[in-house]
Amino acid sequence: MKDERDLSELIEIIPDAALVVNQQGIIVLVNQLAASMFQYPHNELLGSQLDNLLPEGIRAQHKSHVGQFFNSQKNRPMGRGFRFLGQRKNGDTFHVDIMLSHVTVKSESFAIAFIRDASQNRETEEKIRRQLELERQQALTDFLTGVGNRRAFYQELAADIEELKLGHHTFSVALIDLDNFKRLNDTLGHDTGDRALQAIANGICVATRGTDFVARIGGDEFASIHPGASLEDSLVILERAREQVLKVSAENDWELSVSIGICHCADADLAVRGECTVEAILRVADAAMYQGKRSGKNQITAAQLTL
Ligand SMILES: Nc1nc2c(ncn2[C@@H]2O[C@H](COP(=O)(O)OP(=O)(O)OP(=O)(O)O)[C@@H](O)[C@H]2O)c(=O)[nH]1
Repeated sequence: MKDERDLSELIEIIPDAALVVNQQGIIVLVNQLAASMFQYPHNELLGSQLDNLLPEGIRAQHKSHVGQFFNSQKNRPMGRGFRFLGQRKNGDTFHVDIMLSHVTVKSESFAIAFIRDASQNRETEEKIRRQLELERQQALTDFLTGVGNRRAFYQELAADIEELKLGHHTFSVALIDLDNFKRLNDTLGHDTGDRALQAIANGICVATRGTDFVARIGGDEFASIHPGASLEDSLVILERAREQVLKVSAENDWELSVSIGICHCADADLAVRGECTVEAILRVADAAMYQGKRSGKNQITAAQLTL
């Protein structure tokens, strides 16, 4: 590079918006693409402060970035350099990717910035992020009732076991199995059965606390986790759930009830020793639930996970 004129010719032929600033942050060269991107007349940008192209809130931070850049010998490649907001003449802001390189003209140091409008990238990234989040949610949701599915339940329970290991909180797990659901399906049809499952899922959610987790883990089997709850707390919550099911059933003449088996997990040592597992908890809750079925259904049976 012989002089400033060569540089000015070069930045006009490159396909990116580009500008050259001195160490005081004054724009000493700018190409037409940059002027168009920021919607300034070309001659208005020339000699003006670079700050004008940034929203006020990030100017101070940007000044320090520029200082750091001049103090280092490193260039910043596109996409791994700065990514922030640019500001057009009318005050509109937009996302930009910036690549920075050092240039020396007649022994004076300048920075040459190549700028790309990243709004489109941002929108695409945001769309992909939302889509992934939606798919993640769907993968953890029971499509019929909208509560968590079996996979979500296993994940939640594994996380609660970890919390118990750390001594953060105890919790209860309940298996909530519908009584006589087959009869309802057989007499009123599968669609009514589906509607009943939805109404019962909703009833269980109404009865539980915001911090509890509800899932459908089988055809007519629900499960709930009650973090931080004592066994007495869980009994109160699940009695509310049992009554909600009876209420919804009575309103619709479904003749349904639930048998609930609770496994209370309060022993951090068991968890640390690896004996408080998802499978062990479900075994205990399942045994308690079936004990209730055998004793006439429509009841809650509790057990502790012990050795
Ligand atoms: N409508 C509907 N029915 C389902 C679904 N999944 C499973 N089922 C039905 O749920 C019923 C479960 O039958 P059982 O396990 O014998 O349950 P139950 O009649 O409640 O028996 P007990 O638990 O002993 O009271 C079967 O009739 C299944 O076809 C579903 O998604 N929708």
